[in-house]
Amino acid sequence: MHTNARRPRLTPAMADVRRAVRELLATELPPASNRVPERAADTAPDARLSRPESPTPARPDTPLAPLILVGLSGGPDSLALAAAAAFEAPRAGIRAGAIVVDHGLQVGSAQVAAEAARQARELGLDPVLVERVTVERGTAVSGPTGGPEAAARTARYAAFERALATTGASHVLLAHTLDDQAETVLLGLARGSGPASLSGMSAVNGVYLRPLLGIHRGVVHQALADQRLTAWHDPQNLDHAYARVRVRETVLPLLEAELGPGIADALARTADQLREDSDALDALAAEWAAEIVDHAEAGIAVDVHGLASNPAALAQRIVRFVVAAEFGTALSRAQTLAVLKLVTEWHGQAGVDLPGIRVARIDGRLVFARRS
Ligand SMILES: Nc1ncnc2c1ncn2[C@@H]1O[C@H](COP(=O)(O)OP(=O)(O)OP(=O)(O)O)[C@@H](O)[C@H]1O
Repeated sequence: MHTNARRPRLTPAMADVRRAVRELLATELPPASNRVPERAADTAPDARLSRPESPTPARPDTPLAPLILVGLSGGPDSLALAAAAAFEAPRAGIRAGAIVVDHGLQVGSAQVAAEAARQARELGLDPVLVERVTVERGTAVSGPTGGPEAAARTARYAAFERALATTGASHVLLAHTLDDQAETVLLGLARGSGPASLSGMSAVNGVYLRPLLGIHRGVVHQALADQRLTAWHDPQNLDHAYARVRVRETVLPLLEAELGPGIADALARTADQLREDSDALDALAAEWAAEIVDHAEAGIAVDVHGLASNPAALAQRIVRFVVAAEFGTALSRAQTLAVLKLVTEWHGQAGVDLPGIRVARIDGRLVFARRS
């Protein structure tokens, strides 16, 4: 909350946060392409045709100025992001609003959401949406990917999608920081996850933008304090029942103390490198899949020799890619390896059953068919 009507002086932390927002907006919504919001253009093809030829940047207050929404929980990271977006977006010819999701899981959540929305409006964000969602209850805390955390996340992202559709906004900005990235990588390592998970989050993922991914949480919090803004502090962020909280509060500080400072940066760097490698391998797998996959009755067929001629890492990706594309199913490593045994250890064995899918080797092809 502003406790002082005067504009706060720019501090180094505020400058860092604003620069990060400015740079990502410049890359993702450059002035030449930001006349018509992507989604508005999608739903109204005529808008593209009638777009004026003039290169004059859209004024942020004209209906044609693109719109972005900040995903605002009311917590310190997203409040700092909201403040930076409110400052930078109009200067880039972009309108900035906010979406506050009330998960309804904690006593007083409606007041937290209302206060976050009030702060967003005071910062100049418009429109500001508050959406109450229903989160499936009754699941025990079971780690970073399961339980109520995952259910809340699913409901939150569905609310983001609805907010994009109703407002015509092109993107949602999320306030994940470098420390969130480091925690994600460490949790992935502890689970024995593959490179996709260890690659962490990317700054640009479809309609989701994470401008603060290269900035330390401490800097983000300093920027907030410098602007005399007061955020809500989620008590769950201190609840050691959550693996992420234990990583944040105990594991990372211990690693820093024992191995020296810079662990969070190192983990984030590892994620960046893995993402580059993974993206390249994924692209290769998709190219290969286009070469060796045919449509078969009730599914698809993959040429066995085509698979066998690839190194294991690529063959596994091809199988995962094909199954995800055709059936929308994400295979685990164990399932992928079981399928590939039909290639690497073939002795005429029976096929493999995957969730809803039967895989059998027939005449030199792996045939993936939907199970009834
Ligand atoms: N209830 C919510 N409504 C809108 N956006 C949200 C909500 N919860 C999370 N987000 C968005 O997703 C990001 C990541 O969520 P997460 O719960 O991991 O954040 P956090 O580390 O607690 O951040 P914050 O300090 O902003 O709450 C947030 O920074 C915010 O941009």
